[in-house]
Amino acid sequence: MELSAFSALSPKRPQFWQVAKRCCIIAASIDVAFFFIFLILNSPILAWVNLLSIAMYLTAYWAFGQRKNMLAISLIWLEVLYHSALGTLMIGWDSGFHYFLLMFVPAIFVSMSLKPAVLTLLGLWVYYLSLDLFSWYYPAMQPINATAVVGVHIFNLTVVFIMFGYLALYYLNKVNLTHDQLRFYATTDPLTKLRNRRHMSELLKRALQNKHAEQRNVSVLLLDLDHFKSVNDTHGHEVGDKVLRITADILRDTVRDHDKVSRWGGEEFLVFLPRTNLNHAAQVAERIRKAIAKYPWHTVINENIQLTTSIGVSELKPDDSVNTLVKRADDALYRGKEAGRNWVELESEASCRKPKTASSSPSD
Ligand SMILES: Nc1nc2c(ncn2[C@@H]2O[C@H](COP(=O)(O)OP(=O)(O)OP(=O)(O)O)[C@@H](O)[C@H]2O)c(=O)[nH]1
Repeated sequence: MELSAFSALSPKRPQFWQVAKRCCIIAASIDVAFFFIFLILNSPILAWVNLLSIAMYLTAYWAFGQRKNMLAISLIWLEVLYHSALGTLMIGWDSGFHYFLLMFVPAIFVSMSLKPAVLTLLGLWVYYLSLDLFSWYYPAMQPINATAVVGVHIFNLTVVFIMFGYLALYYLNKVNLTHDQLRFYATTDPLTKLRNRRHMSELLKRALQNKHAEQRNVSVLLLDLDHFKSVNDTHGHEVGDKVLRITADILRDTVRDHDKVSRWGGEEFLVFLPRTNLNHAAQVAERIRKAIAKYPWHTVINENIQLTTSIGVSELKPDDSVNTLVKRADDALYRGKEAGRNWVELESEASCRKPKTASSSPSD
């Protein structure tokens, strides 16, 4: 029954196959140990059977290397099924050989889709129970002395514990990795690799809840590239995307490590500056404005043009929400655009920073 379920083995989950491949080497090494143990215990059938097991594991290892996963996994199943049965029937239930069957329980669900996995689990349960019941009614066929049984039992139990620990660690790593990947996709803008708007909103919300502690003097900058539409229209979307990526790099390089940069929308970026008052935030904004104006955009756009940005700046006030804080930066940005672009505008209308004039150089 177990073997029929292999057709449902998932072709994905390559890490699972890597772990299974590694398990082949571990299992083959254990069987080498068993070979000598049973020779010493004067149980030749069980000793020589291990040579077959070693051959099966090495073949399975080779098959994994050849991407013949079906063959490899069939060999592993076959080995564990016959070895656990043989060990149990020859020297009894107390030998603990049946514990190896339990290792399939989590592996079944990792390697198969749900329905075949449930059926396989049922088959495994029937097999396990049959061995158990058989041992109740029939004596061991080739018993070894009681001390040796205890030794074999402890050895088997220890190996199964180690293998379970190893597999549990693998499953844990896999869950953590998947969690990290999901988190990355949920919080990151795919184009610029900056935080996305949702993530930045959450960061701001948390900072605002914490504003009475060390998060006083929180400021934000809202940036919008000037006339970005014309870049897209004239040079194409790909060039536009490249401009956005470079802008993201400039922002990352211009702010401090603990400042947080996000892509807020199309060509809009929001920078969150903790422990920064309005005046210092204006200085950061000015640094960014200059860095963007100075960038050699002709190397990207193949034309002697300079891109600029307008920036609105606001500082957290008591009773502010994320919306009101960003809204004031947005209003300031709008006034900056109205004032002629390439401009830093503070939330207080009087505080214009850098008007663009016809004669101003890009570095101004
Ligand atoms: N290449 C590219 N363009 C984008 C992306 N998101 C938004 N845009 C474009 O950004 C442009 C924004 O244009 P507008 O809102 O008119 O603003 P603008 O041309 O920058 O003008 P001002 O902001 O007034 O200076 C539009 O053409 C959008 O298609 C993106 O991910 N990639």
